[in-house]
Amino acid sequence: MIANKPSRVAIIGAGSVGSTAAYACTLQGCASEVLLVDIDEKMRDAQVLDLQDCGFVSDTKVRAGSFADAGAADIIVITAGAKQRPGESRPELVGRNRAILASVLKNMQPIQPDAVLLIVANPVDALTSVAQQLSGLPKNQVLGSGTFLDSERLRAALADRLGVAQTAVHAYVIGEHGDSQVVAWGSATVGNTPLLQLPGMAGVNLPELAVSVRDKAQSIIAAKGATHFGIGTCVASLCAAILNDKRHVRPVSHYIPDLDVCIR
Ligand SMILES: NC(=O)C1=CN([C@@H]2O[C@H](COP(=O)(O)OP(=O)(O)OC[C@H]3O[C@@H](n4cnc5c(N)ncnc54)[C@H](O)[C@@H]3O)[C@@H](O)[C@H]2O)C=CC1
Ligand SMILES: CC(=O)C(=O)O
Repeated sequence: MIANKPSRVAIIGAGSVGSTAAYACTLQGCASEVLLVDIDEKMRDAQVLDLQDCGFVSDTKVRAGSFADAGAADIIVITAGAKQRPGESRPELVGRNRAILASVLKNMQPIQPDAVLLIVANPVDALTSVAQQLSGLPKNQVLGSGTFLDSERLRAALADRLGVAQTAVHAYVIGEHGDSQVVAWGSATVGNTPLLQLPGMAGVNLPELAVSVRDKAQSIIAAKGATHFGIGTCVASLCAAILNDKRHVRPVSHYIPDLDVCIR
């Protein structure tokens, strides 16, 4: 029997988002190993111990790692960084999180040449561009989580309104993971029926619905200080898709040559 090469996901930043992403990766069994890396080693080690208690339902092993270990992983997820305080916008984090990203990328060198770098820290589109400039990896190996989470929030809101499963709704939020995001209403369908032709959508205030999706993060942050379940699940889904070459189509942030920026 030939054993498959072990697959490794390294998650930099073991706070709310990083630990929830590790939890979701563990439950999905998306890799052989998940490494958690954080400058706060005491907290990182406690997260690892806590996550190891999930081992009875998963073959994915969670362990603490160094920046050098992370540089050798198949997928490196960057969640390290400041989060928004209530009322603060994502772009207001850029100075702090650019500096953290630059130091993380430097500490991980040399990053193995086939690695995929997945940026999650905010503002995610701007930081994806920074990571493309500083990581040394080809641009097509450096992605951001983009509007994946926003699109799932939209699909959930529509599914709830129409009384169908979220997976039956095909709808995307595009553009920035931020205040200028746009809902692609015209291409949205439920099954093969255009969304806007459904009787259940009659009278729905589309701009209001789009704003509620756009502002969902702020409502959650105002009440509990952070969002992490949705994005953790998006990260695990992306890692599983990449490692298993699932050919999923997801709205991630990537380099658009015509605009010379990373966006979805
Ligand atoms: N793209 C998206 O859809 C989403 C992005 N986010 C973003 O994710 C980021 C993390 O959010 P949370 O986990 O809630 O914050 P958190 O404060 O709970 O965790 C951040 C972690 O980063 C660590 N860290 C800071 N500097 C570091 C460094 N140089 N090296 C290694 N680790 C370092 C901290 O010690 C901390 O454990 C924020 O920027 C937040 O805005 C959050 C939700 C959704
Ligand atoms: C924090 C953030 O970016 C979100 O939940 O959308």
